[in-house]
Amino acid sequence: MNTAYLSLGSNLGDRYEMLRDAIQLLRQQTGLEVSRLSSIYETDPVGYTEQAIFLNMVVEIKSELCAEEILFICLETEQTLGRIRQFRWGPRCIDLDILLFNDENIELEKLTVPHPRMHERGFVLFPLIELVPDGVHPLTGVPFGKYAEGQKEGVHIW
Ligand SMILES: Nc1nc2nc(S)n(CCO)c2c(=O)[nH]1
Repeated sequence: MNTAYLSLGSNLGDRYEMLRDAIQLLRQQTGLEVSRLSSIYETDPVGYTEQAIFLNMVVEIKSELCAEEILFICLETEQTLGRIRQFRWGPRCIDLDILLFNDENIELEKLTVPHPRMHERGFVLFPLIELVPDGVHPLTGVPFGKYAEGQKEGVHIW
């Protein structure tokens, strides 16, 4: 059985409804169990900052599917909920990113796991730490809590 952690985010439309609907669609997938949910966080945009405030969370997935099959489900879920990719860092109604897949290092054209920017993102680290308080980065061995130090600004429980 594989364990994966997905980061969910939304800053367009009814953000809460988008997160709720994405989780509902994930739960309808055969071969995949949404086993735990973090709290929802309201977070200041990072990267491209001229956009609306996000709602973010992390979900734990248990599945026999491989990482690429889970990626396909994430992309299909975004499409079902109407995501239109206007520009790379732009606003989005829903975003699902694979953060971790077991402790594996995956480097494919369309998929890099662990997510390459997860250690720089408070909006990922704080919800992830809720689910795996003692978790460490599979490649660096650094605890996620250590990466989270100094990244609390702009990240608030919603
Ligand atoms: N707070 C916050 N900032 C973000 N910047 C980008 S791009 N994104 C999209 C995720 O890659 C986010 C996000 O989900 N939350």
